Amino acid sequence: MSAALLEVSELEVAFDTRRGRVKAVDGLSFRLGKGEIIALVGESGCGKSVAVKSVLKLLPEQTARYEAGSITLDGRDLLGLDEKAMEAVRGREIALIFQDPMSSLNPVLTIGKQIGEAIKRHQGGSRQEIAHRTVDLLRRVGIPAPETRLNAYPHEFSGGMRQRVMIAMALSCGPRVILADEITTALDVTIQAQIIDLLKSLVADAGAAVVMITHDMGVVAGAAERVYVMYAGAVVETATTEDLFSRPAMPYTWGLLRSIPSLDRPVHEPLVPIEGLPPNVALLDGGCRFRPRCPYRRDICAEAEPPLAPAPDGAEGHLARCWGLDPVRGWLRDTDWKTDLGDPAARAQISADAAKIKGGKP
Ligand SMILES: Nc1ncnc2c1ncn2[C@@H]1O[C@H](COP(=O)(O)OP(=O)(O)OP(=O)(O)O)[C@@H](O)[C@H]1O
Repeated sequence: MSAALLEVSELEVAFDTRRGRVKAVDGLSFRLGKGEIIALVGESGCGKSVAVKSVLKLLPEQTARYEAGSITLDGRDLLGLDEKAMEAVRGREIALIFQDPMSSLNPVLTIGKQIGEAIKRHQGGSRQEIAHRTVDLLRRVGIPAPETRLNAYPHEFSGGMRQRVMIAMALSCGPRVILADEITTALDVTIQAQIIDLLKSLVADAGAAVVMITHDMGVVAGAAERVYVMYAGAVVETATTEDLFSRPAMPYTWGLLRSIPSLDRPVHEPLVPIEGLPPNVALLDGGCRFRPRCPYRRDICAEAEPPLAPAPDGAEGHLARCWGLDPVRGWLRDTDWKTDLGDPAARAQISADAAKIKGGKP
């Protein structure tokens, strides 16, 4: 494993809300090596965005509290930095690319002006130098005819081209880490693949490292070397992308993989979404956090939270949080996850609970 560039360790973040304290990130750990691309994957509400904003300390000061853990960049503690020092980290050392370029770009300024401003802020230079670097950046991210497109406004670009502009802005200050939050979500599949390829080649050229945040296992497969599967604020499985896709260990990951549409899936075979409620940290009760939706659950799953422990395949760095995989008591170590969908009674119960809540009844 390469030396950690960015390391998040046992991070706990909570919000003060009118309904009390809500823990959004609950013991999250991941590490990013130099030149690496990793993915944090999970459904809506699992804490991906809060994790990313925590790294840049962009959470609302009044309500967000970092309760435990650490975030280090090259060994330097970020949580201990004051706002002035954090401003120097943002953009220059760690850049963030958002899901929705339209809301991050200024609609009344040309693309060239906006990228130029970013270069000026972080690196300075004469007007001519900045213009030259702007054109060069637009060319690197694959914008055709950059000398003229520089004078266009954001609405004159397609969604994919706007996302390229965002990547150019993120690269403008030569960051060591790029946090890419759902950057392909709004794009169609062909454009998604182009953006991922672009990011990969730029990362390789610039020697930067990337944390991709996504709910899409297809994006993970195309982009990341290592995956961290998140559920209700914590990592429930981590492995290299290859190990995770070929030997997923815990039932939540099985569900995520089963729900990927695939070209070679026979047409009569239905997609298998994960039934039940989306992850909700407010409902944690000390047992396994995935238990309310797990058709493989047993009594022990309610008693205590399983530790993040070596997965049955023994692959280096493959860890999973599931009592069913316990080397002594585990009942899932040999389950064929592709065909076995768990206990039918437990599945029926999960569907019934989900339907009740969707229908707004108690
Ligand atoms: N400012 C806030 N105040 C209170 N709760 C918050 C705040 N921001 C996030 N949360 C809660 O933290 C949890 C994690 O949210 P987060 O946005 O990180 O999820 P996510 O996995 O990124 O989902 P999505 O893909 O929908 O953005 C959710 O339960 C959310 O309601």
